[in-house]
Amino acid sequence: LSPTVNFALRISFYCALCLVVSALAAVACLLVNGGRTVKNMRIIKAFVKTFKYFFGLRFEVKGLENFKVEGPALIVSNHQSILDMMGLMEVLPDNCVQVGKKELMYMGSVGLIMYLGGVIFINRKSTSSAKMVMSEVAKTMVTENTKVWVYPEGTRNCTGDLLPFKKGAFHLAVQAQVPVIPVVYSSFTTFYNPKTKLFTSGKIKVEILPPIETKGLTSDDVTDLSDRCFSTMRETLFRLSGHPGEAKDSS
Ligand SMILES: CCCCCCCC/C=C\CCCCCCCC(=O)SCCNC(=O)CCNC(=O)[C@H](O)C(C)(C)COP(=O)(O)OP(=O)(O)OC[C@H]1O[C@@H](n2cnc3c(N)ncnc32)[C@H](O)[C@@H]1OP(=O)(O)O
Ligand SMILES: CCCCCCCC/C=C\CCCCCCCC(=O)OC[C@@H](O)COP(=O)(O)O
Repeated sequence: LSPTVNFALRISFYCALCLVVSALAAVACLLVNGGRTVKNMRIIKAFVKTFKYFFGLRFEVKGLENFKVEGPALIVSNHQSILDMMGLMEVLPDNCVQVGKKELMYMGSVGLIMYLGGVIFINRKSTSSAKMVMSEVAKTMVTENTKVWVYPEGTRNCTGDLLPFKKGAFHLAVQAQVPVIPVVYSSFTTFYNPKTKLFTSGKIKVEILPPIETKGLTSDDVTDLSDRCFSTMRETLFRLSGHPGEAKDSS
């Protein structure tokens, strides 16, 4: 099988699996919890955690104890691919919803299962409406004691480095006065590269870093907070991916 065909088959299988299993999971969610609620994430997680076996992926997780903070928190992580959903569900704490682009809602059963799980949809093309949605989330996450997971790069990036962070996640953490917990996944580049049609089995290292407090911070501190998270996460990314630093780029 040529690598291109192999890649296409494996990605198609992944999408088909997502569509079919979402439909099944949606039925389970509706029967058990009756509608849109973060409680459905437990069901979704149980289904998605089996996906890794189909693709020969292994996760090596460190720092899970850092999720054990009392009450709400903001989780930020790097975003490499549509495959990230597997890594997300591998470590997802209870009572945690993700922020996603609203286009995902229209992916058939996948959109439905995200809706049922309580995913917060934002319109990235309208900063003002996205900010409004996220300010609302800053209030509800405190009253409803939920954690929120945001990909601060705002889009997928599979280069082995981080894109500059968008500010929304950090405004959210400061407005809600909740700690920021960074999560870093090692680079996929050794086993997954859509440009070169590479998709083999592989191991992914995941590290949940210690929470960064935001009590007392104001909107003036958002840039600092974002920069701090960015540099910690970038260092961790290079360490987990086996790069000694930014100077050494495997591409
Ligand atoms: C059972 C089987 C199942 C199988 C199927 C699977 C189902 C699994 C179920 C569930 C898994 C769910 C998985 C979901 C995954 C989704 C992934 C994605 O979709 S990633 C894309 C969307 N995510 C984001 O975009 C990040 C969030 N983005 C932001 O936070 C941005 O900041 C945003 C959109 C709010 C604005 O973006 P800007 O592009 O305009 O850029 P900026 O520079 O950040 O903001 C402009 C100015 O506004 C200020 N600003 C931003 N937010 C503010 C705020 N809240 N308050 C005040 N100012 C704010 C900033 O400080 C900046 O101003 P100054 O340059 O600093 O002066
Ligand atoms: C009836 C309509 C049928 C539509 C068929 C669509 C088939 C696709 C099915 C499953 C694909 C698996 C989806 C897993 C969810 C992962 C979410 C995700 O990672 O979205 C990418 C988004 O964060 C970043 O957006 P961009 O990188 O800016 O883009």
